[in-house]
Amino acid sequence: MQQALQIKEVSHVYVTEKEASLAIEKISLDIAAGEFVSLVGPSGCGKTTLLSIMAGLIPPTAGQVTLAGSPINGPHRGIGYMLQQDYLFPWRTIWRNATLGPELRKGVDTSAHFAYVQHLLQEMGLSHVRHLYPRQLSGGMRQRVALVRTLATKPDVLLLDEPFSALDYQTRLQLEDLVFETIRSRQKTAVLVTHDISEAIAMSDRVIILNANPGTIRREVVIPPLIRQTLPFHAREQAGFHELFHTIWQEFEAMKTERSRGESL
Ligand SMILES: Nc1ncnc2c1ncn2[C@@H]1O[C@H](COP(=O)(O)OP(=O)(O)OP(=O)(O)O)[C@@H](O)[C@H]1O
Repeated sequence: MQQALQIKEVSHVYVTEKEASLAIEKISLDIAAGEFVSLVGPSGCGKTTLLSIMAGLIPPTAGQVTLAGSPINGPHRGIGYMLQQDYLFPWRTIWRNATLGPELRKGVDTSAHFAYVQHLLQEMGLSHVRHLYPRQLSGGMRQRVALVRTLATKPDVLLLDEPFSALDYQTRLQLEDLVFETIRSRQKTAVLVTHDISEAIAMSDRVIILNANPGTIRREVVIPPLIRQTLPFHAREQAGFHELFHTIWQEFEAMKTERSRGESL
């Protein structure tokens, strides 16, 4: 399978006035084109740091990330991201927020892009709100606009940093299905950071569990096709789902025990 993202021995040290702290250490991970990978782990284990390095938003202290063989040294047009907050501009209409990506890129065929955004808005059930402002929309609708804006630039890879966590449970489940289907039908590569173990299992091909202090890969759990082939909502009802949940949960419990043992030494 063709490699989309290759993470090679990536480490990151945050340096503040007071101290230097190693957030992640020598993380290596190959993600195939079209694969959906989730990163889970205790708070502070470096999930967002790793995703930010993949996005080219922060340079790694050591190691390298490549996209289809080319090093990522800054924001890259092949990579789009969607965050917990929608970061829509309140003074722009939904249409002008959704078309922001193409607008910022020079030399782009604007009419083709506008037609694509129009198509995406329709697909996400947002055509009727294109003239409204973000404050006039629900949280779920705003995240759908954020998804349209991310897809509008046609990235190969989508990095998703807890994009559903600010939403109510029902909206969250609906949006999980929508994002999953959107990514699957376009055969995009995706990396999701989440605190929600069942969300990670329901959406991914692989779940990567990270250790904390510093962040390293602890374990990788491959999701079987039976779960993989259904929408996330129904994936939760498939045989084997609860066993996988239990496996990952046990790793979290083990990390908690190891932490408290370490603290009492
Ligand atoms: N800008 C920064 N300056 C200094 N330290 C930072 C900075 N950002 C993150 N850290 C530290 O790096 C470590 C990893 O943080 P990161 O946010 O990547 O973890 P996370 O797994 O995404 O956490 P959470 O699950 O709570 O969102 C933490 O110890 C955090 O305190």
